[in-house]
Amino acid sequence: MNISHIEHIGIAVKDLDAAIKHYEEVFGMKCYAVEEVAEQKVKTAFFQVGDAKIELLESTAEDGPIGKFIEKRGEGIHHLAFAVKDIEANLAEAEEKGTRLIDKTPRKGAEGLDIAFLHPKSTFGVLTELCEKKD
Ligand SMILES: C[C@@H](C(=O)O)C(=O)SCCNC(=O)CCNC(=O)[C@H](O)C(C)(C)COP(=O)(O)OP(=O)(O)OC[C@H]1O[C@@H](n2cnc3c(N)ncnc32)[C@H](O)[C@@H]1OP(=O)(O)O
Ligand SMILES: [Co+2]
Repeated sequence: MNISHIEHIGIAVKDLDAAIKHYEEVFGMKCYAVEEVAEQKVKTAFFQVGDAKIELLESTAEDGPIGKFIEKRGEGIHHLAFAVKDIEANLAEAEEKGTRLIDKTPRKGAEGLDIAFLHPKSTFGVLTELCEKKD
């Protein structure tokens, strides 16, 4: 695979406004974007931290991935996202090497990135997202 850096860490929260307030007023970070990604049933808020970002995620539906996660496990770190070059080739290589894919082909995520998830049961309990910024 061809991973360049951590693109973001996704954190599931119940109340996006309260979480943004904490990141801004306590952590001193600036929320530079809030975006709804309807396909994932989430509303996101982004903070830049060096090369990486924090992605806060609030569910927009009880049956969405974040809604289900919070119900079962509570708030907390939900996924780790790596930036890659040629996401399709990375997915093919991961699958060929025995990794279970959630998405066989990329979908559109926040900030216009192409994204795809690997199943946490085949990545040591960490839901892993691959992201690529295509021009
Ligand atoms: C906006 C976008 C972006 O960045 O641009 C995003 O990030 S969207 C971020 C939100 N979207 C996504 O997460 C999409 C991909 N996620 C999914 O497809 C799903 O959430 C799955 C990860 C497949 C889990 O869904 P499922 O309905 O199977 O739930 P489940 O509760 O039965 O989970 C099956 C097993 O996986 C575990 N499991 C579930 N979610 C997990 C997570 N986030 N991290 C680690 N383990 C997790 C459960 O504890 C359970 O293990 P046990 O059986 O041992 O109890
Ligand atoms: Co994400």
